[in-house]
Amino acid sequence: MNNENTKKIETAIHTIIEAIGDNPDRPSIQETPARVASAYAEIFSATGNEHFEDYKIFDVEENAGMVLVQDIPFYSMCEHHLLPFFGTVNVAYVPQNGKIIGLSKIPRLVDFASHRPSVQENITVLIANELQRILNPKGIAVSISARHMCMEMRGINKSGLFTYTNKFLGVFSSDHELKNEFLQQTHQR
Ligand SMILES: Nc1nc2c(ncn2[C@@H]2O[C@H](COP(=O)(O)OP(=O)(O)OP(=O)(O)O)[C@@H](O)[C@H]2O)c(=O)[nH]1
Ligand SMILES: [Zn+2]
Repeated sequence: MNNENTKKIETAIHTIIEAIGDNPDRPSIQETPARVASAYAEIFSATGNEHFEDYKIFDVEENAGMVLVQDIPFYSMCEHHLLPFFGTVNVAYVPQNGKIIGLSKIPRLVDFASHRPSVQENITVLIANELQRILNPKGIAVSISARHMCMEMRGINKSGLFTYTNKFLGVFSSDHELKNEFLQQTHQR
């Protein structure tokens, strides 16, 4: 984040602290605007980035089966309230022509999709679409389970609700056995 945008966030947070009735000059929160700007630089680091670029493609056996990375933690901010939603993501694909990406790139892809103001459905689809663009695999399955602070600490105030979203492409849509294998492995049946 450039200096100009850091300054904008600091000024905005200073104003918010005043508007909620606190004193921004109180010693223990004097640095809070700067802390929030630095936190936002991390939390929103992928905002505006259309495509995931941080990967290399490798070759494996042509008939390699499903690759599943399970329970990847993610944190995002809902675009409606700028409150956190967080949970876990499962990402699976079946390689085509032996083309794969490094395993660490899958959690990186999850961060790319979630480090922006968003909604759970869009993160789910963005992960699937970017993997499709990068690898053109035989199939992709993405599922997310998440808790939304905007439903828990305000509004309807219902704690401990989990929201589940899925996206299936290619063989995961057409092959029910494979889809069930994914759902069973990720405890979603
Ligand atoms: N589909 C979907 N909705 C979300 C997500 N995160 C937050 N929301 C919802 O976005 C909606 C925004 O609705 P509004 O009526 O404009 O906002 P609001 O008046 O603050 O709504 P309440 O939360 O019901 O008080 C709420 O129903 C939220 O629960 C998400 O990831 N996916
Ligand atoms: Zn919300």
